[in-house]
Amino acid sequence: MLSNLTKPLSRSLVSKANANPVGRRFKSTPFPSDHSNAEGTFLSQVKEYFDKAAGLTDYPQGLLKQIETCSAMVEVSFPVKMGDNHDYQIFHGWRAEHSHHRLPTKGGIRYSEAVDEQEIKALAALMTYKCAVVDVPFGGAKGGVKLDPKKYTANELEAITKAYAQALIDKNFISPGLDVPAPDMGTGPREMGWIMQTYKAAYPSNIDAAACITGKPVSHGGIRGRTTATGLGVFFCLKEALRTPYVLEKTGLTGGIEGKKVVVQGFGNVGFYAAKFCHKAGAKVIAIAEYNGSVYNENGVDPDDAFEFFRKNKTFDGYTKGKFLPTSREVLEINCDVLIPAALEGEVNAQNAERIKAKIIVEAANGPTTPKAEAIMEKNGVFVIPDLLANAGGVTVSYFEWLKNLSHMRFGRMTKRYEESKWANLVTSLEKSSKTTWSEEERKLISYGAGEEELVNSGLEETMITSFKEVLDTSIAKKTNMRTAAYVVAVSKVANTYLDLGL
Ligand SMILES: NC(=O)C1=CN([C@@H]2O[C@H](COP(=O)(O)OP(=O)(O)OC[C@H]3O[C@@H](n4cnc5c(N)ncnc54)[C@H](O)[C@@H]3O)[C@@H](O)[C@H]2O)C=CC1
Ligand SMILES: O=C(O)CCC(=O)C(=O)O
Repeated sequence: MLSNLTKPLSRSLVSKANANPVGRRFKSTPFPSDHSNAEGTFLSQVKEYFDKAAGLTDYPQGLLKQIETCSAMVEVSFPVKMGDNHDYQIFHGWRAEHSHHRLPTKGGIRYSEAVDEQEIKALAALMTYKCAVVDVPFGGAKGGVKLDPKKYTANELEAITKAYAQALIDKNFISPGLDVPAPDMGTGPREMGWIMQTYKAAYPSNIDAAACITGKPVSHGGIRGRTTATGLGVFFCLKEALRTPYVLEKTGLTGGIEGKKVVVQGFGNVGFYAAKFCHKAGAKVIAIAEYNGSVYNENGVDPDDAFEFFRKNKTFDGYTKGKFLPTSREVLEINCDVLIPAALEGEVNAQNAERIKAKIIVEAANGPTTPKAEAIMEKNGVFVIPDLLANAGGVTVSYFEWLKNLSHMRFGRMTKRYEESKWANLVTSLEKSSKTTWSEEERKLISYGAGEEELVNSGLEETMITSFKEVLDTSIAKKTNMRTAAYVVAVSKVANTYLDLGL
């Protein structure tokens, strides 16, 4: 399947592509991203961002070094029986625990052919900073297995996932109090369920075993709202930006999401929900890019409809509600108000940054912008809401899930009916005293008691708004961009934790 993507485009695709909104001839997008290495590794880029922010603080060098250094890393190789002849295939995986300043450490598990040690370390470091920015009391971690999940059956993936989980259990790199994984690219609730099952089998008497992982199916202790959380958090950040006079002045945009032209790259868990919430709020999602081509419609596409088509066909080719473009990365350059990269790191880089026309970039992916690209776009007035803030909704709701698992009760169970009857009584009193009758709809609206999903989404919105404001205030106070400000916020919080406790 992948080899098709690296073949030269057929003539018909090239000629169709010439009439494209970017105005250049499309090329196929290599997979995985090839740009981050041309501008240093992803890990070196995260270090560059960290160093810039650290330079704006007064913490001692040794302390800053401790914050930056990855605390623990495990590399595992494990055999799994594959295929009809039951031969073994050896898989390679990693788990990095970047910072133990708070426990457990937290971060997703990625399945991708591009996974390697430096990528996992970079992603783990981002998790430390991200958790600090949104006041989630965890250290940062990340795991990954080098494989393309598209090449394996569900049964094979189950065997691989359980073997990887067992390898992490053997090394003490997964447990409710030490290290709690979650989904990332290429994994989702299904994989999290398999991992929980493996952990429970290893520790059958651990009453808190379900808290060893988040992003699980709701039927097995997961929380309502985790699947949508990262995309919804991206949306909350954008919404906040678009009602902040400082941002509007900087970007020249009018307030509110309605009517804004949005381009999304990566139509998986995060990209799909980010697009869906923007569309629901009245934005026009004018382009959606996947690794094997994109869909473009100046009047906007309906993300639900496009997702259904993509899920069935594994491509946008043939989707009639927009123009098919046989590329991905060039779509980032389309004229739009808001760009949401939700795929890989390094997609906005020194080679394309000058051509980015979006006024706001909301980094749903981890590390989509290289430092060189950031410098170019800053000069061009692009307002970037950085990954460690913009995509922190996922880990925020993971935190809620972990708390739910430790309390062994769903949020709202004790309060929902109590609240409903209290408000219903109030409405009845108001009706009596005002001698009016409220409609059933009005009654419901007032007296509805919040259930788990409403509480989760409310906690998520509060977190994203508060964190956005804190980062923006820091950015203004330090006269720096939002990314450096977010790193300053993170570094300060981690540093203060160390200083309070002693190293
Ligand atoms: N799942 C989560 O809760 C969180 C994910 N993230 C980040 O968001 C990004 C996306 O993650 P998920 O949506 O969970 O992964 P996913 O696996 O659900 O979806 C990723 C999508 O991107 C597509 N893709 C891959 N390469 C591409 C390319 N070159 N161009 C366009 N599309 C491409 C894939 O085909 C897939 O549909 C990653 O950077 C991840 O680290 C960040 C925070 C939390
Ligand atoms: O939900 C989590 O614990 C981590 C999500 C994640 O991997 C990320 O934010 O990059």
